[in-house]
Amino acid sequence: MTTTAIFGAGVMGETLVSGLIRSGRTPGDLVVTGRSPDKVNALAERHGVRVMANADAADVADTLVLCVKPQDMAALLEEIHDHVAPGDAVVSLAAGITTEYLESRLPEGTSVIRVMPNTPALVDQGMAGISPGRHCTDDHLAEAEALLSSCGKVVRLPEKHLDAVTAISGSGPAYIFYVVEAMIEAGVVLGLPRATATELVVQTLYGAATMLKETKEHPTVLREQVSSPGGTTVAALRQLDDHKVRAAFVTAIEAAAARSKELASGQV
Ligand SMILES: NC(=O)C1=CN([C@@H]2O[C@H](COP(=O)(O)OP(=O)(O)OC[C@H]3O[C@@H](n4cnc5c(N)ncnc54)[C@H](OP(=O)(O)O)[C@@H]3O)[C@@H](O)[C@H]2O)C=CC1
Ligand SMILES: O=C(O)[C@@H]1CCC=N1
Repeated sequence: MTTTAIFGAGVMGETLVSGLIRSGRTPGDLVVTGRSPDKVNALAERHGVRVMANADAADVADTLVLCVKPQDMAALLEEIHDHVAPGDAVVSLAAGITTEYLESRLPEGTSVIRVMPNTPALVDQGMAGISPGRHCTDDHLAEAEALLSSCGKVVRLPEKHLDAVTAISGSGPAYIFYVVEAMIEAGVVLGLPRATATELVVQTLYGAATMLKETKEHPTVLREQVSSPGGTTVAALRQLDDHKVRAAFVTAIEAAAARSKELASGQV
């Protein structure tokens, strides 16, 4: 069995470790590294995986998964550069960091894969986009796909689309949680106990998401089924249109994609 090293014991690092273990990977084949010893040791204890320094982890692993913030990527690549062997696959989860950026900071010919996952991977409902670098082999791409499939869906697509993937599904859960927060707040304004408002909103979200997935109907059709002529829903939707909520979503998602593009240039 190959050894996989996860560099960065944060939200995505732990999400991936837990997903790999749930999907049957032996904890002993997984290595984690971190900057804050307390954090990485706690993660390792929770999942029964090994902790190593970055250079040692790069030495033992054949699949190196980089889960640090884009702003920390250059320093990490410098640290592992001399420990990446021919035949290793380097998988980056960092927003904005291009395969070109990775290839230019790793030994010539290194097989790299850029991935954009999202946090629902924590409950095996992740959505990830993946793109191969110039030297990536079919086997390495399939391996990266399998890695991410352990906790959700994966789509392969050209790298030119990864900033859009970042803006839609990478950041997407935050937009949904934001809407959920607003709906709960509205329930409280209308006099519902907060716990009841939360239960109503969460189940409504889950039900609507399940309908979208299972019926495969267009969202417009599903929305129209809820919207009785002269009824309550159209009264609410008219307010959303008046407040340009749809346009705000498009502008917001464009801003996320633009920010993703900036991150590779090292702009903090
Ligand atoms: N969170 C999300 O929803 C998503 C995040 N991503 C991407 O995943 C990456 C990680 O994000 P996230 O997990 O949220 O971030 P976190 O800050 O939670 O985790 C990053 C971890 O990396 C550690 N770290 C920093 N530098 C090093 C280093 N040189 N060696 C080892 N560890 C280091 C940090 O240590 P310390 O604790 O000391 O800071 C931190 O624990 C980012 O690039 C982000 O763009 C992609 C999709 C979704
Ligand atoms: O906000 C971010 O930069 C990261 C990338 C996608 C989700 N979180």
